[in-house]
Amino acid sequence: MSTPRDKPIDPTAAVPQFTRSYQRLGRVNLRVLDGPDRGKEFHVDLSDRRLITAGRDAVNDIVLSDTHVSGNHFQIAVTPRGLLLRDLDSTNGVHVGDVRVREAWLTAQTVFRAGQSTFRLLGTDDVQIALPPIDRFDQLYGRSAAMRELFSTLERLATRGDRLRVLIGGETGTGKELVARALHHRSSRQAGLFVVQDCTAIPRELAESLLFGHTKGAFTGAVGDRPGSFEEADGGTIFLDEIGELPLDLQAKLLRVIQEGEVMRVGERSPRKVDVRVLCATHRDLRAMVAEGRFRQDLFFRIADVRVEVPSLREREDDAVLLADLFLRRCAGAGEPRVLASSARAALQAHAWPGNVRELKSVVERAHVMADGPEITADDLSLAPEASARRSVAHDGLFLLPHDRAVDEFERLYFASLLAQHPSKAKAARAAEMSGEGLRQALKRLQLRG
Ligand SMILES: Nc1ncnc2c1ncn2[C@@H]1O[C@H](COP(=O)(O)OP(=O)(O)OP(=O)(O)O)[C@@H](O)[C@H]1O
Repeated sequence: MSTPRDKPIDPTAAVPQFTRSYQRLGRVNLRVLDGPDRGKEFHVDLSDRRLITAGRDAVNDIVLSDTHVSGNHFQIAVTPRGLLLRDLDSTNGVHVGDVRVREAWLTAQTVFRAGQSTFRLLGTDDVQIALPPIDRFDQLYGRSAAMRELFSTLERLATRGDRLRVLIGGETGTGKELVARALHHRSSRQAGLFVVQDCTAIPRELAESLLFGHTKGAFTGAVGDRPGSFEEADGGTIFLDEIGELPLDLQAKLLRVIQEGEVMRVGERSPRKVDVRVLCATHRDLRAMVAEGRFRQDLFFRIADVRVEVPSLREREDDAVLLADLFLRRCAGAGEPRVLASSARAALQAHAWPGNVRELKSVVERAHVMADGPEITADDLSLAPEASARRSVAHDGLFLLPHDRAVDEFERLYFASLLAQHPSKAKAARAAEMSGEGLRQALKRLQLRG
């Protein structure tokens, strides 16, 4: 929740002054040297993606007509070390020279083949991005270039019509829901409701009624008429979290609702008009899901008028320290907040944060409770000890244990880390590609508390 203490960012925090602009990779340019698309050039803009995909399917950034190319054939990942070409389990593979490769670093000289087409990277263009001198947008805080670029995109989106459907991507815990809330609060729909529907948490049999409502007697247990999330959000915004988890039959129904602007309650014959803005989030690569037939292409285009990528905490320079200060002030309420010792700041910056801001928040909240004095040290954060304990079990002990105990020990570490990274068991199960029941059984067997 927002408090008046949220407003100013701690001026003593070791954060850089606002820079006005920064330079980053802006475009990747690729030419088709041979094959049915010979001579074509692709200039892929990187403002909302770090992964470029190529294949026959229309959802790709690079759409090819070669019939020997798979629907989703290869990707080029933009990494701090360079551009990494990766085969996406295509039928005919990716070749550099005569060698079939799973991955290869691209240079301007690399010629590679997919299907009957050959490609060369022509090079990349840098862009200079103007950054607004702000360190928050609605409830999102950050001073890093990546976050300020996001704020300026959100500012533009907020003023570009309140029907624009935005697909929000990013790792777990990066703040995708906060982005959606910010878009709602800054839109002309702010007086309407912001309704969150987590698609991982919908029980299959109730899904349709939860989203679209039901009438009395429509099924056993339907004791009265009930509106669904879409009707609740009438005049406001619905946020469909983890949209990639929606089963195909519901995807078809959702598409109809978006296209027609009307919902049909389960058990009812006539549709009701609804005026809802749809914002969606996912941590999955929906385009790959489209190519695999697990996500409808027409729905993908409907929900993604614009795509926005929330950067991981690793990509946000000193934001971990800034956010830790913010969370400590929130923990203190009206009292004097604890301060971070320099050892704690260094530990926060060195940590990889696989669970992103959510993990940071829980680390800070735990340290606030555990710390004795007014200062929080690296020890209070218990980041390094946990990591080294993990390493030492894995390296020194795990391989020496009898097989069954080693597997048990590994599972224990695996599930503990999984639960720490995800807000709910449903999400943790999805990330582990297990059923909810499978996860519950595993936790019970390992005597772990979920
Ligand atoms: N930039 C930020 N400033 C302040 N708080 C943040 C920021 N980003 C995330 N948070 C906080 O971190 C937590 C996780 O954020 P949120 O739920 O929006 O992430 P998410 O990407 O939607 O997660 P998931 O992928 O698991 O659904 C929330 O408590 C949120 O308030």
